[in-house]
Amino acid sequence: MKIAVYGQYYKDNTEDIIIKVLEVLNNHNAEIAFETNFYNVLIENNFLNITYPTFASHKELESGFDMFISIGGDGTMLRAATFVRDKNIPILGINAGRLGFLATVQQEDIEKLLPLIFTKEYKISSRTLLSLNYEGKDKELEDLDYALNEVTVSRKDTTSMITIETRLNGDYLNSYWADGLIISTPTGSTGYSLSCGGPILTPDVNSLVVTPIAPHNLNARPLVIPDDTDIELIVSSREEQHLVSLDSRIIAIDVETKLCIKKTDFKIHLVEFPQEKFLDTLRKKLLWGEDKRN
Ligand SMILES: NC(=O)c1ccc[n+]([C@@H]2O[C@H](COP(=O)([O-])OP(=O)(O)OC[C@H]3O[C@@H](n4cnc5c(N)ncnc54)[C@H](O)[C@@H]3O)[C@@H](O)[C@H]2O)c1
Ligand SMILES: Nc1ncnc2c1ncn2[C@@H]1O[C@H](COP(=O)(O)OP(=O)(O)OP(=O)(O)O)[C@@H](O)[C@H]1O
Repeated sequence: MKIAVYGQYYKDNTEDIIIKVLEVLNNHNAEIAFETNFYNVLIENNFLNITYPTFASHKELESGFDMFISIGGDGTMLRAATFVRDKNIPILGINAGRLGFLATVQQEDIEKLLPLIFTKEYKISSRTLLSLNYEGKDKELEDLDYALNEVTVSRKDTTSMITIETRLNGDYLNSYWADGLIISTPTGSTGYSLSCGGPILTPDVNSLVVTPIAPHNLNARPLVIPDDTDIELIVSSREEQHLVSLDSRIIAIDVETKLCIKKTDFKIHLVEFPQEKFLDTLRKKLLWGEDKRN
């Protein structure tokens, strides 16, 4: 089995995690390659005593890998998706962070769960992605291309609100007067959108959520739409530019630019172990059932 290993940070507990991961992978004679920056930090910390092949970008990650292991929090998983893109390589998230909605394997479970990838005792949870297009889009922005959680427009360099003219499949929906607007996938529905009052969608639902950020029109509400909808946004503002983000990545764009958002024709495949299903994660992270009154 060919396995890619990725992490963004080197912290106190990284060594412990890597030891456990490498032990399982080596016991199963896996072929291992590391993401270049992560590899360099491991080398600097005298952690690896043999050399491994590396990959520096999505272009260098061949589709021949059987699994992509992400070591970190949900932010690292979002970044992992930008390496994998349309290559159909399943992503397994080991949670070194706090929340762990996407990175679901806890450190203490590595030895128990990781061997299951070699016996194929896991399920794949396929996740919808969003793409953003607009006239004049720079080739350099390729890395921003796909969002696993959400595409967000928001105000820049001003406290005054922006107006977001929104069309669905060409039909006018609304002009939101707000701090911003979130177009969320089911995966992203437990992220920023949830904090702005959006509903939670289970990952397999074929829908998107349009969630305004602090709208001044109090009757503007989150809206669930089919995920094959072509969404068009045009922002107007007192400033010349506004922000657009795809997951953790952000850029400034001129106001009045027509932004086209739609789902991609490929999905990201997350590894899901029977012990760590979405509903279990949801219950645990949102502390459902912890209220002793019920
Ligand atoms: N007010 C908010 O809730 C808010 C604001 C900005 C961004 N975000 C979220 O943060 C994401 C970027 O993550 P980051 O690590 O770069 O930023 P970050 O370091 O600010 O972390 C954001 C938090 O969101 C959580 N998160 C990310 N994706 C999630 C998901 N699908 N379900 C549940 N929780 C999730 C992370 O675990 C983390 O605790 C964005 O895609 C957005 O969903 C949330
Ligand atoms: N490779 C790693 N080794 C050890 N700790 C890590 C590693 N990657 C991330 N962490 C820990 O997890 C924290 C969060 O990581 P990351 O930015 O990936 O996630 P996040 O989006 O903040 O999500 P979460 O809320 O789930 O932690 C880091 O600040 C760090 O403490």
